[in-house]
Amino acid sequence: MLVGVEALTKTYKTREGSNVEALSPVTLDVYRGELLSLIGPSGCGKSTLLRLLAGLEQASGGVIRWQDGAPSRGTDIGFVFQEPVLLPWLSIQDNVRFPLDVFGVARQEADERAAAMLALVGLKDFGRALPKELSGGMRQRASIARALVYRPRLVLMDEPFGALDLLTRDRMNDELLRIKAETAATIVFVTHSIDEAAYLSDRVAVMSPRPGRISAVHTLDLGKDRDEALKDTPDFHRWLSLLRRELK
Ligand SMILES: Nc1ncnc2c1ncn2[C@@H]1O[C@H](COP(=O)(O)OP(=O)(O)OP(=O)(O)O)[C@@H](O)[C@H]1O
Repeated sequence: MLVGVEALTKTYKTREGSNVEALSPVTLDVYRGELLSLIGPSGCGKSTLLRLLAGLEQASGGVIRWQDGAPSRGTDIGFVFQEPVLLPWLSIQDNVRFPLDVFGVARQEADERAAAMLALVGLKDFGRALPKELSGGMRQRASIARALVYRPRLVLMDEPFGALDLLTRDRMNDELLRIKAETAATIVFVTHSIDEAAYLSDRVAVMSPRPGRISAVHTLDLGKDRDEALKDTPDFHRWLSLLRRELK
């Protein structure tokens, strides 16, 4: 296990002063090297759970236990959002290097690590480009490279491919599987797409409507080596139907 969430709750105070219960007790373990997807209806607290794991938000109750001690928010957790967050005036290479600069990694090592990450995400030849010169999918690859450059203990992805067209999204899913295999990263992945969850995940946690709870956690027996052909198999379709039923 990498991190365990125990009876975590979150109640937001709105600006009018009323309470919104976003998470009712959530208990969930994240295992090393897995890709765990969170699926559930809109507003059930998926992003909230990610933000609590990232330390960007304080829980109202419950605990988060890290196996190897509390993480540093800056270096131990990588976050990829739906919209790529890149600094428009910096080159792609400098964007990826940015977290290393902030935390004082020596220039040459930072450059080498950024270049290696760009190669990993298939952007080797685009280090000198500006973000606006890249397509949406390429910008999202750059965001993934930046999230991974610190070799974080945990990578949190909040609908990272939700804004991409379907074809690009399929490609990015395959890229993510490859990157995961090469880096052994542990990833918690929020998606609205059941297909995406089934294709990418080692396990899928299904959340109920707000206030969110985990209603089921499934281990997907679809093997490690996944490619497009998997999507035509009866096993894959069995998982799609099961997950779809559970979301109703
Ligand atoms: N900062 C905030 N202040 C008040 N309420 C909030 C805040 N952030 C989230 N909420 C509320 O908490 C609930 C859960 O929100 P959250 O964004 O975690 O859901 P989600 O499952 O990620 O939704 P979606 O799938 O639509 O992105 C929602 O009802 C939302 O309105």
